[in-house]
Amino acid sequence: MMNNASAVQAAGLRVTRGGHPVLDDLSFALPRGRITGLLGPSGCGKSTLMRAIVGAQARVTGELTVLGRPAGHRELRSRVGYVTQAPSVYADLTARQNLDYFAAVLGAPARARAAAVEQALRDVDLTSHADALTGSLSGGQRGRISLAVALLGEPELLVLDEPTVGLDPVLRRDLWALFHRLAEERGVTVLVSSHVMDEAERCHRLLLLRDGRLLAEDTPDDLRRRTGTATVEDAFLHLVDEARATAGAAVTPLRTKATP
Ligand SMILES: Nc1ncnc2c1ncn2[C@@H]1O[C@H](COP(=O)(O)OP(=O)(O)OP(=O)(O)O)[C@@H](O)[C@H]1O
Repeated sequence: MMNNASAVQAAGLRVTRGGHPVLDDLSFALPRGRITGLLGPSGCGKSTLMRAIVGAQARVTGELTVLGRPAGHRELRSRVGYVTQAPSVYADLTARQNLDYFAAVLGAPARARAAAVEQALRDVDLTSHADALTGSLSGGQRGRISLAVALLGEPELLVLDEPTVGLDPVLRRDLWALFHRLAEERGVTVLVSSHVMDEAERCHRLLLLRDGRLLAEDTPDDLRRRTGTATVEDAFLHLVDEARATAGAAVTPLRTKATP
């Protein structure tokens, strides 16, 4: 049964790519209006899981419910925002023109469109660069335009694939502040991936992934307490060692009840 406190629910989720299983028997829930960090080493399956949630991944089996609908349902198109690792905006348009174009594609009427564009520019702190050609901006700035595009539709669920890679500490802090504002003031559910464990501390909840399996689903505090470690990175290593010690046995997902 769907739990209304959850924006996303997965049970027995499996994905194969190139004939190999890359996600194996994942079961978890993302609480609404909270920031969940999806953490794990490069290649563990973070992007694949995000693609499955937004309905862009083939060969997905098991249950995956997003905002009360099966993942990929057409009704979810305007309710879910997705920002990939590669900025997906037009280099030969300005930041404002990019946003105006995507707002038109979303079907916003002209007057509402201008206001939505200005709000999205303010959200990502790019108003001062709004009329610069996107191709002349830095990678981090282009990434923020992609994020602004995702915000245009006022999504209920925002899926962000490593949005802070390559950003300086000030921009990283500002982006995390934006994620918290979106969650706390607008009730947006945020799923954000990272392979940098120190970003875990900024999340309400964590999904720790390794080799396509869920190692833990917990809050940062409970994860540290439960493993008797000082940092999420140490907790991750502790869980990896524990899983290895279970010789030959499958890694058992460690779960606690999702908090709203
Ligand atoms: N197009 C593809 N065809 C076959 N296998 C793929 C394809 N893309 C990715 N994979 C495999 O799927 C697994 C998970 O990849 P994925 O990109 O989801 O990992 P990730 O955790 O997001 O990595 P990163 O942090 O480096 O982006 C990897 O083993 C990868 O080799």
